[in-house]
Amino acid sequence: MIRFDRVSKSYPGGNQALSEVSFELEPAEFVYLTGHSGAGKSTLLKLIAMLERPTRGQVLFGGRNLAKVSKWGIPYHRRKVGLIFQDHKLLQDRTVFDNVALPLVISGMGHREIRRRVQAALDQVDLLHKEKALPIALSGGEQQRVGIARAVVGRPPMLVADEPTGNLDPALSREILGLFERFQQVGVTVMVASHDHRLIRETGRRVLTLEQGQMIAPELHD
Ligand SMILES: Nc1ncnc2c1ncn2[C@@H]1O[C@H](COP(=O)(O)OP(=O)(O)OP(=O)(O)O)[C@@H](O)[C@H]1O
Repeated sequence: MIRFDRVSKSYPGGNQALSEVSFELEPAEFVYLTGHSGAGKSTLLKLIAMLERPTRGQVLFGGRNLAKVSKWGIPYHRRKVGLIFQDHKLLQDRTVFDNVALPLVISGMGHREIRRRVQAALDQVDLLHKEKALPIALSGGEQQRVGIARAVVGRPPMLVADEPTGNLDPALSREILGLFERFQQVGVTVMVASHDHRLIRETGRRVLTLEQGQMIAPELHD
């Protein structure tokens, strides 16, 4: 599904965020990405979503070399990657329904299909009863679930989450991770960046670890 082949990323100003990173993810695999602050986790996720491009090396997505995707192709690529952030990035003056509908509205989908898909996505995160609420009226965990509904509403083959449980207590964090597992079970490839070693260890899933921009071999850490 995803292959990184000796990928490096330097930012203007000389910050080397990733150095020669290689790994592969199978379709419908669930993997955690961990590492210290500044290790390059967000940068790696941004390369998958084409929010940044590599300085060297190749990223393959579903067999396609992303270096060959032109500027105009980027919005089409982004529809294949559902993005979830720690701070939800919800529009505060729009209802839950409108927030989730936004990616479909942008893609030009018809009203009836939008309604059907948004309600299905809200149902998947158990928030159908809150579709008319404004984000401010929701708890932190509920707001994160709206962010997840918005990420999955276009039915992308991959979900990428950057510290999705960063602001949540352990019980709510487990609930959010449980949601990701449900999407994985229906064939979605999932990558979750997290600092939360305890929670990650509990899940027993595959873990990729970055240290100062380099991928550490699994046998070198616990
Ligand atoms: N837009 C940017 N311009 C310049 N340097 C950047 C930019 N984004 C990230 N960096 C640098 O690249 C390195 C990796 O940052 P990145 O955000 O990928 O790490 P991270 O592991 O996600 O950290 P955190 O856990 O704190 O979010 C850091 O040194 C950071 O300062």
